[in-house]
Amino acid sequence: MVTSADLTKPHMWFPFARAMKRKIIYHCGPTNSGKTYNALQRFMEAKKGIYCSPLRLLAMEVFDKVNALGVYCSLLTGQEKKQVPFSNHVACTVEMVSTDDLYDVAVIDEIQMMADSCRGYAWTRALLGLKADEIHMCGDPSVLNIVRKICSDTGDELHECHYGRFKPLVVEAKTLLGDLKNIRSGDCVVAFSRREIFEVKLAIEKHTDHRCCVIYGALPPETRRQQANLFNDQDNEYDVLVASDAVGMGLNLNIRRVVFYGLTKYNGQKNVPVPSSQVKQIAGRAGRRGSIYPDGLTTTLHLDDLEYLIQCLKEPFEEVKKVGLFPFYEQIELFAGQLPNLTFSQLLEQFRENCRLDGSYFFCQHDHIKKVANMLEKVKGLSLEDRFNFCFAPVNIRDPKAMYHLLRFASSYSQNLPVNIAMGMPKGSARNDTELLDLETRHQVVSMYLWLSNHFKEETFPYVKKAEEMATNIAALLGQSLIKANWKPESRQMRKPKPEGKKSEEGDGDEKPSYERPRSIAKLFDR
Ligand SMILES: Nc1ncnc2c1ncn2[C@@H]1O[C@H](COP(=O)(O)OP(=O)(O)OP(=O)(O)O)[C@@H](O)[C@H]1O
Ligand SMILES: [Mg+2]
Repeated sequence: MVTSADLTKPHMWFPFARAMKRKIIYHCGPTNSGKTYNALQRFMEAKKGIYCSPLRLLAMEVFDKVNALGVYCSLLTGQEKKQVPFSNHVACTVEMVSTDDLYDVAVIDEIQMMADSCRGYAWTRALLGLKADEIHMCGDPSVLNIVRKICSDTGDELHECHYGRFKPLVVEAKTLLGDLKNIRSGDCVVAFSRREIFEVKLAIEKHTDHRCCVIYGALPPETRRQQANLFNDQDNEYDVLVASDAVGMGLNLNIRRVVFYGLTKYNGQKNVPVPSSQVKQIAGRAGRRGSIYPDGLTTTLHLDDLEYLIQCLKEPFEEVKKVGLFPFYEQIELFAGQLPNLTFSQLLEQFRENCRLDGSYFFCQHDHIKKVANMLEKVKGLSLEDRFNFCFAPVNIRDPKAMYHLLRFASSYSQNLPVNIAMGMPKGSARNDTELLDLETRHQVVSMYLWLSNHFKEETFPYVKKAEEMATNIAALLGQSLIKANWKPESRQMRKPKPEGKKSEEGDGDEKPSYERPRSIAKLFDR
């Protein structure tokens, strides 16, 4: 009889933080209301501070901004480690938060991500475990009640600062009437698949004088920033942005109007309406205090989507009842002791089925981890801990090439051989979508190599310098390719024949397979 795995009372997993009287300040409000700005003021004033970001890109933005303001700040993400001498501040991604170091001030941005089905555990761990006298959390009101409950469990003192948008977000009722020719300078068209992003870019550049920048999940942070800067810069003809929901967080963009190309997306089984919280987050990127468009507008391409947009923006934030948890390695190890003959993937499944949780928590999804764990079963000689850690490597599990390289890295590592990159530098920028997809994969592979070198014995990954160089060069090639991109998009699986009738599993790189809208792009111009 397997004793259950106990994940109850997670606040007791951090006795040191429990011994502190922490002051928690919740900067609560909609997008573009000054939450992060105010929290960063306290971060910069502190003797020792940590800023926890939802995205590498945002960590890089804060790293640049804070250093430019004369506060020495280091950068720590899964892939990047930039140690600034004499720095007492660090900007990091939330998964990299240290719950050992002591801080005066900590900032946890986008705290509502505690409810995220896959990554929520990282925010929960940061809130429960950070050893900081003062913790500033920024986010929307959806997790306010559960944060109140958690703070009463931890005994911390909670202060709430409520914010309103600097300028109200206005819905434009006339929409684009289904015609992309009505696009205007400063517009950001939001589509939920990589294929549509390139189709929209192609169509706009073919039928109007506007040039488009693009931002989507599979692009490296440096390339997203390059595209964002190109769009923000008023002295060039790139005055329209076409983006996925990757634009929803972090980037400071001069967007006048957010135009939703559609408001449904494929959730792995079927087309579903985009959740209202996500619609709000994305629409809220329009208009930004301090930008050239302080007034935010939003609308839809098609009239029949407008009603849903208005409904989403009106809807109050849905109260989150549970936040994510995921076991530490030690908890898995303890559980493994009772089930010595299971594979790691079976162990995870057993753990999830047998674990006990308090009512305020849920067990985060781990399809990604399971898929990698299954693939690594064929690699003998990996310890349980190494297997556990390899499963968190940032790999697009639907990209066979990327998965092959991860398998190769793990095999070399398991034989104590120096892990090499074994992938050449591409010759130049992409001339078609196949080559663009290849650049995306190559960047992901070197990015994974860097991540592994930061999480495993560094001497086993001796080509970090080369990987850093390749990552920079490939990101630059991607930027050049996007400026030229005037080709029809492929889907990732086009590189291997798709079984007849199967939906292409194409995503925007963050793996949301594409969906077929009732109208094809061509029809938009059948005038
Ligand atoms: N007091 C202020 N003085 C000057 N600029 C400010 C001030 N507060 C906010 N801003 C600017 O307004 C913009 C929006 O602020 P901020 O990024 O803090 O909003 P937010 O609520 O965190 O938005 P989001 O939810 O989108 O992250 C930023 O460009 C920020 O620099
Ligand atoms: Mg913010």
